[in-house]
Amino acid sequence: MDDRALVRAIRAIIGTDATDDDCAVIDDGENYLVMSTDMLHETTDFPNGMTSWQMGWMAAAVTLSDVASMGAHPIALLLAVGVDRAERVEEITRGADDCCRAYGCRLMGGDMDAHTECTLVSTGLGRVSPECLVRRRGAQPGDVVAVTGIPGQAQAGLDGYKEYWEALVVPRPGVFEGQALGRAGATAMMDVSDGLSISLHDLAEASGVRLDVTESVIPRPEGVPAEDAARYALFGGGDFGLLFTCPESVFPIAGVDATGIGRVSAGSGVYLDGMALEKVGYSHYWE
Ligand SMILES: Nc1ncnc2c1ncn2[C@@H]1O[C@H](COP(=O)(O)OP(=O)(O)OP(=O)(O)O)[C@@H](O)[C@H]1O
Ligand SMILES: Cc1ncc(C[n+]2csc(CCOP(=O)(O)O)c2C)c(N)n1
Ligand SMILES: [Mg+2]
Ligand SMILES: [Mg+2]
Ligand SMILES: [Mg+2]
Repeated sequence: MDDRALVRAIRAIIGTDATDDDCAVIDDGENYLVMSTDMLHETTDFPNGMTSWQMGWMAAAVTLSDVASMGAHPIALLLAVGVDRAERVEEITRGADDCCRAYGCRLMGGDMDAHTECTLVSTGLGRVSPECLVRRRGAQPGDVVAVTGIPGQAQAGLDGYKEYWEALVVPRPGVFEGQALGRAGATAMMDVSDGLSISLHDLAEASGVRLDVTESVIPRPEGVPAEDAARYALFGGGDFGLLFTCPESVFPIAGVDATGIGRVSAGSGVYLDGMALEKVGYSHYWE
């Protein structure tokens, strides 16, 4: 079983509204509050050779990315640390704090425990005005499909391309881009943390639309053999660009470095140059 199947089971218990987006959305009257929590641990999320500071940074970054993907600005982050060696805690905390400060957020508490495998759980809170909130479900036929940044860099780093190691271990969440996209009228948005292909499928399903994407225009890591670069860009995880849709009339959006890669239409499914695109990405599995 993979994590998408488990989310379906959870959805049956707590509802679609609570499980459709990168964050939970809470109506607070004047604004919306958004919340996300993410667990990262050594076996599946922290590649060999990462420093404690980088683990802390990455834990904060994945959660800030979820907040960003709602068009929200991050307010506060909590970090729970399950750690094998007590002396790691300070560097982990510095990494998370540096990441928060870089994006206008504050690390404001957490929890800790002894654990055989370094495990970090970051929980973030953000705020957004109702007109700027963007969910995964709003894509409209005729909209442009676009992505920020260059998907595939983290997977290239994981596969040994040294020039992309930094992109893998110090990921940059699209906090400022997400807010600009929310203000500019993006209709649907999510981050591509699990890979572009699987994210296109998640967004198409949440919005109840068909997405058609053109392979040749998808940005991809340079300096990598062509076949690998295309595969990394479509199926690699660990990048924190934003996948979004918006009306053609507002694209491109000032201050946001994004590439138009396709179109929304009525229907269902994701098509790459007219062929059904595999829903493959970074997933967790159980026997
Ligand atoms: N154990 C759980 N209980 C309740 N809801 C969950 C649980 N695990 C995941 N979800 C919800 O399911 C949806 C998908 O979760 P997932 O972790 O894949 O999203 P994500 O946080 O955007 O991805 P990533 O962790 O790569 O950033 C989210 O809305 C999330 O809140
Ligand atoms: C071994 C290894 N594989 C992939 C990555 C990239 N990565 C880091 S966080 C994340 C997504 C969020 O995780 P989750 O979906 O568990 O919430 C991914 C895909 C990595 N750092 N190390
Ligand atoms: Mg996400
Ligand atoms: Mg997340
Ligand atoms: Mg998650």
